[in-house]
Amino acid sequence: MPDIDERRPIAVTMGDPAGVGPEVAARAWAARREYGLPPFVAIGDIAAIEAVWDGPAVRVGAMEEVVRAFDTALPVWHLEDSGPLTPGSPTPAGATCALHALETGIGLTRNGASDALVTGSVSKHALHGIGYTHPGQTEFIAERCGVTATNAVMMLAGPALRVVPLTVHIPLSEVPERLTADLIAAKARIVARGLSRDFGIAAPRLAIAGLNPHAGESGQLGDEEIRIIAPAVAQLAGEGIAIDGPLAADALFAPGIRDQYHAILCCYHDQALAPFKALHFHDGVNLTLGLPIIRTSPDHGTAFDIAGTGKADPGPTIAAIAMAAQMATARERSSAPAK
Ligand SMILES: NC(=O)C1=CN([C@@H]2O[C@H](COP(=O)(O)OP(=O)(O)OC[C@H]3O[C@@H](n4cnc5c(N)ncnc54)[C@H](O)[C@@H]3O)[C@@H](O)[C@H]2O)C=CC1
Ligand SMILES: NCC(=O)COP(=O)(O)O
Repeated sequence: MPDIDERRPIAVTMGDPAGVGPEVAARAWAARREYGLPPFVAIGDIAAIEAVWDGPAVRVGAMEEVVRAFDTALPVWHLEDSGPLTPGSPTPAGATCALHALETGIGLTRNGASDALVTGSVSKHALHGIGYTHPGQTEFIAERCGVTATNAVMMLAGPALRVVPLTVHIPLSEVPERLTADLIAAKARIVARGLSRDFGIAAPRLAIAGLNPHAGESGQLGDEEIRIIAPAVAQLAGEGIAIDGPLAADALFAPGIRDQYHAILCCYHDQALAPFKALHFHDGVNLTLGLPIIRTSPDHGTAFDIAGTGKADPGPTIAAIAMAAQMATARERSSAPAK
């Protein structure tokens, strides 16, 4: 097993240059020793860092330079000028730079120059304004990796809870029709495998929340639990995957219940992310299972309202970099031939 010095640096995209991405990347570097972070490189416009941070930053063009520079300065893989920059005010040039950073980070990680990809927060609205058609970064990364959007599974992970939204960036009104037994089974298999491969959990235990209040109250408050979720659970149990449910979502996140599971599958975005952020707003990580590469991200958005004010907490970015490194080690261990 290579030690940390032999590892390849982690590729950290800055996200939208007008958001908090540049400053939380810089402040994660400043905290590198305190948190034992491995070498990483910030990808984007170096001017976006210089606009909000007065620490040392150095341009690099190769991963060997990242390793050499990391101890004394934040290595920056500088891309194009993202135009006149006002923190908090996104522009099309900034969105273009964020997309270029994402492409660059994916490329560096896919070709093995980097051990893992950590993506900074982008404005989906600003990206859509320049013609981006994917719902989020997850689907874009999946496409670049040759994985279908269904097979790229979003997980939010923190010390006390892991959740998986089975449907993600869609209107709530579309959830019942998009939630199928096949979708649940496909994603649950990827989650079980991901927990083993990337988190070193030998026998993962999953739970799935019901869609309706009281998990449908035996069909009186909705029948998706009976028609869709229970058959998927039976199928998965038959395959040897340990999964309980559908369970009433209101109690599932309580201490003593949530702790029984390595991950909780949720029917829609806010069913998963609202309890998660209540617990892990300052150390939550968004990651993608089912990819050939490791990808994590701080679990917050661009926070334009506080960009450039120094208020942004780098905790989620620090956690995302640390988790990416741990996942790289676990994946390597799981793929090493048995001795
Ligand atoms: N991973 C990603 O790329 C994500 C991107 N987004 C995008 O971000 C944009 C803004 O979304 P919002 O819903 O407003 O969520 P947001 O996370 O940007 O902001 C919500 C609230 O949390 C605060 N906040 C966020 N990050 C913080 C940090 N590190 N430290 C302290 N406070 C922080 C903000 O100031 C704001 O009050 C949208 O375009 C959305 O699509 C949202 C979530 C994730
Ligand atoms: N709410 C989570 C989120 O928006 C992250 O999406 P993605 O850009 O990582 O796909």
